Amino acid sequence: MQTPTISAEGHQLPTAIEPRNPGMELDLDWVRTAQANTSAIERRAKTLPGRRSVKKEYQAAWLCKAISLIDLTTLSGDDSEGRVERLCAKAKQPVRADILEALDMTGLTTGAVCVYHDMIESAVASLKGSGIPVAAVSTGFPAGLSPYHLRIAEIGESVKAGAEEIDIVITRRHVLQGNWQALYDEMKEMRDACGDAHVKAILATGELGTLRNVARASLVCMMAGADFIKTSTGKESVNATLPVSLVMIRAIRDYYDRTGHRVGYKPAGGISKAKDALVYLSLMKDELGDRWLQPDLFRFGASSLLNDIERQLEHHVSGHYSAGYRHAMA
Ligand SMILES: O=C[C@H](O)COP(=O)(O)O
Repeated sequence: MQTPTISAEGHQLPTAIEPRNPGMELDLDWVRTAQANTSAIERRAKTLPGRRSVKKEYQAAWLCKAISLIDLTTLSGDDSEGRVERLCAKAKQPVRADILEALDMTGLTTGAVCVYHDMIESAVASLKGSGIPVAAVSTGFPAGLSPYHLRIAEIGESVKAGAEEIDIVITRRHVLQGNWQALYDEMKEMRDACGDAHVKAILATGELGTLRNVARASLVCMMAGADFIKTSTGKESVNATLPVSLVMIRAIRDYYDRTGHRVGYKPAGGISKAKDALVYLSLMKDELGDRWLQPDLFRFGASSLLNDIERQLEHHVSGHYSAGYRHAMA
């Protein structure tokens, strides 16, 4: 891969802010005819990790790019204000200052911080003035099985508390029963409840049974106005995978081709290695192009990925810092 476009200001300087996805009427014919050729997708997914290597002199730049795209997450039952404050400090300065200086990356931040509703106020206070948005998981995360009116009310409460992005969970049952109208109506109401906040639809793909269901659920959520589609809560037994990602990314491409609206993608759950992050970035570049490598259209949902990236950058700066890097960033 060549050098990514990234500024010293991380996510804050770049570029376009994608308009909200207005959605469209539910097109049942399109949904019902959506396909996912499982064996072809699995074959292609297997080749991805080995297919594209990032040249050594560009690796640090790509890893910094990955940092700027992380929704730095804590979603634990024992979350506390103190833990969230530490997480936010990490989001504001994701890597040791001397490493950022050596890489000319002072000012780099993560894309967002992602927390439970109860932790929004702490996160908003800790991030004040940083420009880093708070994303909240709402709607009875992770199962999404609390009373419907409470799930809708939770979105309103999260927005009121200061969340600029809301990660909702869909009702898996609607997908498993092929009740696309119910899924569409739910997604649309949740999107409306978000007001100006951007909405990410968590499909919980590990619980949807088939890749075809993943393709169909992706389309329905986009038709109902999801600004992002996200793989997983991180709590399913299978979370983000490359086959699922291929299906969702291609659904995003189809939706863009048909409507002209760009929807973002967020793989989440179990992405903890820097080299895996690079595979996801090259997949996005291959399938959707550079525009989808900006924080308004791509995020990693991850709690521990940053630790591994930081380790790789330390290694890079201490032993493998290459003049080619500065050249690449010029
Ligand atoms: O949305 C984010 C996920 O819950 C994070 O999952 P992880 O802890 O496996 O990185």
